[in-house]
Amino acid sequence: MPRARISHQTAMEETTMTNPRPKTPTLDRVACPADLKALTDRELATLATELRAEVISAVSETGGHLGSSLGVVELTVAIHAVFNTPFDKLVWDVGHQCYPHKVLTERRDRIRTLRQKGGLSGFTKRSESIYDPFGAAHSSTSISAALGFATARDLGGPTGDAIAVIGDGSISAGMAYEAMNNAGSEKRRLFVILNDNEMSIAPPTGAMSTYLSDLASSGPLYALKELAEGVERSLPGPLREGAQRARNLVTGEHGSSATLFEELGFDYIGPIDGHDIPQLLQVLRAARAKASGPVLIHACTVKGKGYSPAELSDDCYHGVAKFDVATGKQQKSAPNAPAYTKVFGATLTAEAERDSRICAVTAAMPGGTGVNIMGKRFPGRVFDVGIAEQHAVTFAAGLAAGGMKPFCAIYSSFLQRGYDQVVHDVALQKLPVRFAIDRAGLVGADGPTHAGAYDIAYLSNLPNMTVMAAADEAELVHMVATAAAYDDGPIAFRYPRGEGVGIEMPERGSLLEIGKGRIIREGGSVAILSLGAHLSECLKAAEDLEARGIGVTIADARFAKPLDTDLIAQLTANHEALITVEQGAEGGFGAMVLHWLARTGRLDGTLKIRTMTLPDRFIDQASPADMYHDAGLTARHIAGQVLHLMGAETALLEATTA
Ligand SMILES: Cc1ncc(C[n+]2csc(CCOP(=O)(O)OP(=O)(O)O)c2C)c(N)n1
Ligand SMILES: CC(=O)[C@@H](O)[C@H](O)COP(=O)(O)O
Ligand SMILES: [Mg+2]
Repeated sequence: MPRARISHQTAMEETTMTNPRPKTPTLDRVACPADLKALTDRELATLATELRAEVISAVSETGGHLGSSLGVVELTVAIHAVFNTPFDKLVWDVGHQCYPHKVLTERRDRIRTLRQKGGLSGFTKRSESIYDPFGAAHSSTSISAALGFATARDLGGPTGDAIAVIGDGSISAGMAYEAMNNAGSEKRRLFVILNDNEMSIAPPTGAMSTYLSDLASSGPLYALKELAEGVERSLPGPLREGAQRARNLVTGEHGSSATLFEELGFDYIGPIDGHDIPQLLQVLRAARAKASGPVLIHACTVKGKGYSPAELSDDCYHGVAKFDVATGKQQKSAPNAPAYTKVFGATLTAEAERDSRICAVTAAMPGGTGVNIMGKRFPGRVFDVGIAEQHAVTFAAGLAAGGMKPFCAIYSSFLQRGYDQVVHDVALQKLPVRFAIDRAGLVGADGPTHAGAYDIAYLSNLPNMTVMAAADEAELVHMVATAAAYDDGPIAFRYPRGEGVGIEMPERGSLLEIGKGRIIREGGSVAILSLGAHLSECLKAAEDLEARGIGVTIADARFAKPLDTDLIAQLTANHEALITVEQGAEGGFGAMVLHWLARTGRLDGTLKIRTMTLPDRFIDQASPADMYHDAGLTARHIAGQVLHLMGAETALLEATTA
């Protein structure tokens, strides 16, 4: 839990917990940000209180990223009140904190559809609103994008000021520094608001986090140069004195040096209280009036602000299920089977008991990836490097080169950011880094930004790489054991978000033979070759077909690379048709199989073959089941494909896939 820098819950805030939908007269007067210009500063403060209640109420019905959104309520009101959006471009980093922004930007009527099928995205999205000038969901892109807008403006583009709002967790990533480095030398007018709540998803790690904490506790207000003097003059007496004292400190009168941000070429203003509307308005107005180059405003906030169950919980309600507003109790259904993440975490810990060379690396997701389980037992061998996937991969490569057995545990979609490192630092040097790829396939409410769609393709095409996909949670146990034992180069294993299938679990993982799959059931003239967790859908399809008198052979490939070419040869020799199925995009496992068949002359026109993959388009958020239906990748679609290949009547096909 973060240190509480700012006063906690007030009585007024307390009422929002027991009265989820209070009368909101001020909020009712705001259809779009332009309406904020008609409100007094006092009314803006009232608006913030109402907005907070509205967000709590909405998220209690939808679930979502509540803590981050509650932390930026006042910032959202103040930014929209001072700047001129959508002409000015407001870029939220990650975008998971944008719910108050959505309420104020013409989406209040749909706010209770957040993250639902057909509803509002849980992130900023250009296609959703003119007030979302830049989409996000992966972190640390906001300063680069905002600098792009500022530069476009200076080159005559139809755009005003650019404002990036970035969290203390997200500013740990390399991209943010690349952007500040560039912005500092470009010297263009640009606003970066650092929303420092001393929390990432987990407590933040790293030297930068410590630096920000020190900065935050260095004085009531710490401001610089002509810009800061302008701000300072507009502040009330006590704050002005604080600012003066702080400025004397940093300008050297008392021997202190400039902040890192100033060294990078920014004017630094802060720390300010990110929940104090009058202070925020004064600082933003002064900055807007005076800035000529890049400015960083350091706002201290509390994650989960104003809702005590959030403020008091360990994760500050980073991501919540639907919940009861009065108690904060979340509606979480009892699991039917162990979650893949927990199975990975527990198996890795067991392997680490046996082998002291095993270590784990996470990029700010210890709980999400399950390495926190090992962290409790072996804290010295688990490394949270912050939101820094590129570094995580190369750090793991260094660990491997140094004789350790690193498991680099990263969600499929976030590993995209470390791709060059996977190629250049790991695969090319044949270093035995074990990639534990969670959230493979479609993930549900987070939508297309978090879909683990591409890893099979982007890993299988790399020389030296071995790629496995777990069909169920027991297979995952075997794959962790196999990866732990494998030392002949990099190896990856992927598994989906959520619960396993409820299969009996082995006491201990067995070593899988590299590049060998398995036959699950045999029969008929069609073979389905499944890679990964869609095996259960393939089995459902087979049962459906069997009920219609059609037998199907089902095989689990286990490996996308190396391919089990004996198995594929056997399936093609003994069946009229072959269908591959995977929870991944085109260009993955199916393409690998096709390449091999073509290379070995097996695509001679006699074999009927289809590859079932995610389609070549992004799938909007819904439940995973609905997303797979949208993707044409359910048991019914698989059965339909079999019937199609067997020349079934169109009517039967339609009935099957409807
Ligand atoms: C590249 C990338 N890695 C990991 C994540 C997962 N993630 C989402 S939010 C978050 C923490 C962000 O912390 P901060 O920026 O401080 O925002 P806060 O939630 O505290 O408001 C993380 C690690 C991500 N979205 N993108
Ligand atoms: C915003 C973000 O990137 C994370 O908070 C993500 O939503 C976590 O997803 P899981 O719930 O799958 O861990
Ligand atoms: Mg934070």
